[in-house]
Amino acid sequence: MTRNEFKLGRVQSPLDENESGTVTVPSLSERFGSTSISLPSLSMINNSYSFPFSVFILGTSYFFWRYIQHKRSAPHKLLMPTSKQTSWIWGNELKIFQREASEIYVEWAASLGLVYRIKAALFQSDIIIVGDNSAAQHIFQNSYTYVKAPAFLRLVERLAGKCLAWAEGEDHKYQRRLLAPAFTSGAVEAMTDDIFSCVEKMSQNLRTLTGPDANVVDMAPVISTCALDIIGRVGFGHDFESTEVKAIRSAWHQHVVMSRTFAGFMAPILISVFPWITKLPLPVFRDSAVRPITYKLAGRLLSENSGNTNVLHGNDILSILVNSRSDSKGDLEAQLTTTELLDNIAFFMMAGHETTAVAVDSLLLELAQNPTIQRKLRHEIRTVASLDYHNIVTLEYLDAVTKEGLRLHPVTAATERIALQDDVIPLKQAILNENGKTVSSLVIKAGQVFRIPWTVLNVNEQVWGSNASQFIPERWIQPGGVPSADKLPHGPWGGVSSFCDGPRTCIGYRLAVLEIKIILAVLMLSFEFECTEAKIVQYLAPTLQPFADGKPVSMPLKVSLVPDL
Ligand code: HEM
Repeated sequence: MTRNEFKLGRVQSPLDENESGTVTVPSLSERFGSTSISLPSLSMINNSYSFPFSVFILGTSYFFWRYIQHKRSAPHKLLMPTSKQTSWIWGNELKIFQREASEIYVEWAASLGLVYRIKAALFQSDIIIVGDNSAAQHIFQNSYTYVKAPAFLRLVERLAGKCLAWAEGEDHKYQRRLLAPAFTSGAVEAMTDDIFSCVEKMSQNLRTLTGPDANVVDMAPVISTCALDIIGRVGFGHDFESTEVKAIRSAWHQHVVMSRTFAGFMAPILISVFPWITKLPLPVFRDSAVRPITYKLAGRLLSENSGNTNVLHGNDILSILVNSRSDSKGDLEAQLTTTELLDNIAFFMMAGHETTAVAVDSLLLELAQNPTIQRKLRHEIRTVASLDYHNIVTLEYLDAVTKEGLRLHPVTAATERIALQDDVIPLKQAILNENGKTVSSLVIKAGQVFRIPWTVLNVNEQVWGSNASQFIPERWIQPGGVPSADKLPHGPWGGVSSFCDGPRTCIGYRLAVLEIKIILAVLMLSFEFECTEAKIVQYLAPTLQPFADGKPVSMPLKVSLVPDL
């Protein structure tokens, strides 16, 4: 199947756009061959019944039908959380939402095994939670058979539109091939000077906020602004103005706050069950507050640069996207549409900075909580005469700290996939099911939804040892500190699962790792970080965001200048 066939609508991503521009969601049976109900359109409902009555009838029939489905399907009789942890209507989803970061997945894995099932909200079929290395690898390596689940795709679409992270099949392959040159080792190495200059700017600003005596500084906006500067510079050749930074940060703040409300919890679930609900005039069902801001900025970047062949000669994201039009030699079907261009620019603007910023936040907190590790890291960085690309990538302890941070703090909690066909999934470790039988592989049906929580893969005690949940960078250096690569989660970097795996591996992982290392190195040279009294926890919103004493996107730390050598 060609990308053109995708674009012509013969096979599309699970959310299709029809000719009039409205979004229709094919039922699972249409897309995936499993049984599903088809919902009448809103206009049909209005013709036949009054609106509230038809919603009631539809809702009741739907719930009844799902209830019967649920009773029939119990994949493999896998173990599931106790009824105390399971709500009749919200399944186990509410518990997951209410708890910190991904800790509940880890707790359940400890009592139920590395593969278990949870009850989905609103009587949808059970979801299989996968924390087994071989099973996760199988799902990710076969990413065109295990596609992103519709509910998960809608989350991406509401935040960032129909970008690379949203595309499936040939469309995904095409966009991925197009953008890959912007993220090769060579391309990322060439970004080093720009990254250093943005980080130095942040360091200078931080000096004005502190002195030899510690001052409390909220590091979340400091790091986020720096990461935004970096993606602006290396991705789009653009220096974000302070008003643009303010607008993006404020929209993101709104998005995080909304994500933590009960309405924010319910909205994606309701949208996935009743796609037409987005037509209701309620703010909670609209696109994320981030989208209009980033889309407008993307439009400005695109119009300023389209046709500007003097500027757009590089391998940066914007050049590649804009040039893809002229490189297609006029073949309209082979080109990205304007919407795809804008969606990708907008998505890279957010994915290229928020993720890295959250990873650095978590690492700074770990270093503040572990002063000995912080001193050891500073000592290593001070041993090199100057910081450059070569030193940054060869510093052993810096590498170990970065790996350990990304192992324990994977930025997002989990990803979801749905099987397009029946399959047998291998397991690294056999598990016990409800009947006490040993299961050594999963025989699954098309339409089965899987959720893969990164943390379960990253803190499995059978792999990482009894201190798996502790921050111990030394494990990456000491002989035998981590098991051999074949026992670790499979992925592009260092045996941690946090960048996914297979054809949908994070395309920006090299940039992210380099950025994190440069930010840490520059900060460690000049500043010391200590904890404050504030209780800082991470909540899913929808990436794992720091909340300090309940305040969203906030990470106050005591910061002081360390004397020069
Ligand atoms: C520490 C920082 C980062 C982490 C932990 C991270 C993690 C991830 C993960 C887990 C995925 C897979 C999502 C899924 O399939 O559900 C992903 C995908 C992606 N990431 Fe990252 N990411 C980071 C930084 C970045 C950066 C800096 C960029 C770009 C400049 C980026 C761009 C992308 C894109 C475009 C995708 C979609 C790839 C595809 O579907 O082919 N990420 N990332």
